[in-house]
Amino acid sequence: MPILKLERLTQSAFAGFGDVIEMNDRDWFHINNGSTRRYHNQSTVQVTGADGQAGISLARGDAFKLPQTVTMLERHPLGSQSWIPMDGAPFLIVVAPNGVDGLPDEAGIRAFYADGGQGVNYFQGTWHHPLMTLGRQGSFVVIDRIGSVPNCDERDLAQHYTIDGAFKDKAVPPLVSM
Ligand SMILES: NC(=O)N[C@@H](O)C(=O)O
Ligand code: NI
Repeated sequence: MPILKLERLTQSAFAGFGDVIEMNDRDWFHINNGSTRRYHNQSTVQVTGADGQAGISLARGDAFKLPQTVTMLERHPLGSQSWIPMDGAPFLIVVAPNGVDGLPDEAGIRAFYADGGQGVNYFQGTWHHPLMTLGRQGSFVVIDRIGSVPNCDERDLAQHYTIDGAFKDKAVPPLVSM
């Protein structure tokens, strides 16, 4: 089973799949008479289709441990989906580009480590793995399309992949199995 080496989550590395939502090293400006820093407009909520609207939900993810096996991906064809940790929980992200057949292009499958101070907004239609909170339970704000029509395509992958905590960048120490 091929190993999916992790990448650190950065806006540039994640480009094309979505936006990274974080405060670290991001621009901000003061609001509320200087008592608050606003990290403004880091991503946009995408909602398409007749009856959809943007909704704000909360989610509590169970703890996943390493090594983790990835066998499927999903996408939301009618809107974006944000996962923003409320309590600093790290989580694993797996994404893949669309293939010519509209299925996940497994040649481009990638795995990222969100460090607990980072959230993501998956762009509309981005193939991604459902939430995998790492090593502990985690609480998240979820912002996505709320509507009556189905908005989640799931696909089994042609092969299975293992995430064992190793990073592509050998200078980054591997995540230990939590
Ligand atoms: N369905 C749902 O709310 N969660 C998934 O879409 C996910 O990305 O975890
Ligand atoms: Ni999703």
